[in-house]
Amino acid sequence: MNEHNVIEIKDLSVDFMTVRGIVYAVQGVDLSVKEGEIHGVVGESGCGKSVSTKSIMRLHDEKHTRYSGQILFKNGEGKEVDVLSLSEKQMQTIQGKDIAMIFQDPMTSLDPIMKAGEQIAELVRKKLKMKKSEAKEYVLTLFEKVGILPAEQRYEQYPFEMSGGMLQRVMIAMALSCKPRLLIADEPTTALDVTIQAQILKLIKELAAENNTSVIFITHNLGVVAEICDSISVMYAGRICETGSVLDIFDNAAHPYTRALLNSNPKEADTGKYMATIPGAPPLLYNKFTHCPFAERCDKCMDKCRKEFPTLKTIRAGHEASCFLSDGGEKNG
Ligand SMILES: Nc1ncnc2c1ncn2[C@@H]1O[C@H](COP(=O)(O)OP(=O)(O)OP(=O)(O)O)[C@@H](O)[C@H]1O
Ligand code: NI
Repeated sequence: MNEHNVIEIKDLSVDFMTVRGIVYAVQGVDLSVKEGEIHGVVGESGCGKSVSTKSIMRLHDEKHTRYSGQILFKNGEGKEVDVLSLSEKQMQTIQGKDIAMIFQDPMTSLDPIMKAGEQIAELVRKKLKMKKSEAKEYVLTLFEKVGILPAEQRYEQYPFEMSGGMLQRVMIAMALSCKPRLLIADEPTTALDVTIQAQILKLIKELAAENNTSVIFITHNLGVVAEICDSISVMYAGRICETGSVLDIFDNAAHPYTRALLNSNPKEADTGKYMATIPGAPPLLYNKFTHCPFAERCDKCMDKCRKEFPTLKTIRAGHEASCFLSDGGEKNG
């Protein structure tokens, strides 16, 4: 594992056994994130953004899920582990402490019948072994830091007594309470209005920088990506089709899918609108692809694209794309 990386996902595949057959939701994803970096994951609905990132926390029902590949993670002690080979118990020590996650709907993480402040206090008592009074003090400080004010009064509130933006702050406070090495944020601001969205994004960025926490930020909104991310992976049909710095992607996109996304996405940083204007739809994932999965929708499609699978190729250091059009660069890995 590269010494600067917090996580290295290698050739990850995730299959779901369903009544309709096997869904190959993730089909060989490679993704690494450096310490302190904010990495955006974009792509249309159903491309595998959530399935691949939830796998990092092993959140899928393992009775019906088959993983392959590796998810190497540098834990709090700086020790390298493969998340996929950890026992359930070992996994629990990482979840919420070394790796935390925030979702679009705060109620996925919060208990509706417990005071918000107490939920975080309970978490830090368990994970950071704090005493009761110490935990409350700590949560109040956190509340002040993330703008849950007045902290003392908010501490006593139940989730239903708070607004959406406030709940999102509670979730951020909870996720960052144990100073995780990695924060996974899956569309955390889509449900909020634009002004609040901007505040929450700024908050995530500041707190991540302060704790040197790496972030994987999943979104439909390229405006958001440009605003807060350092680097980006574009997903299509269960794979990453292009990855690079924000500049690589916004100014030198190599994959026709990335270019289509950029063209389809409204320029205003507001939106929350879905990238639905590329003609056609992403394929269902009942098969593994043996040719380019984007071929059917691609305006640059060649004969080869319908017959062979394009692997990710390096275009220049840190910028890779899986398209025969950008062949000629050196082969990656
Ligand atoms: N538990 C499951 N069982 C079967 N198929 C699933 C399951 N979860 C997700 N899928 C399928 O896996 C594919 C990838 O889904 P995923 O949720 O990762 O998409 P996404 O990129 O996060 O989309 P969105 O932007 O809508 O959140 C989809 O085809 C989805 O239907
Ligand atoms: Ni998703």
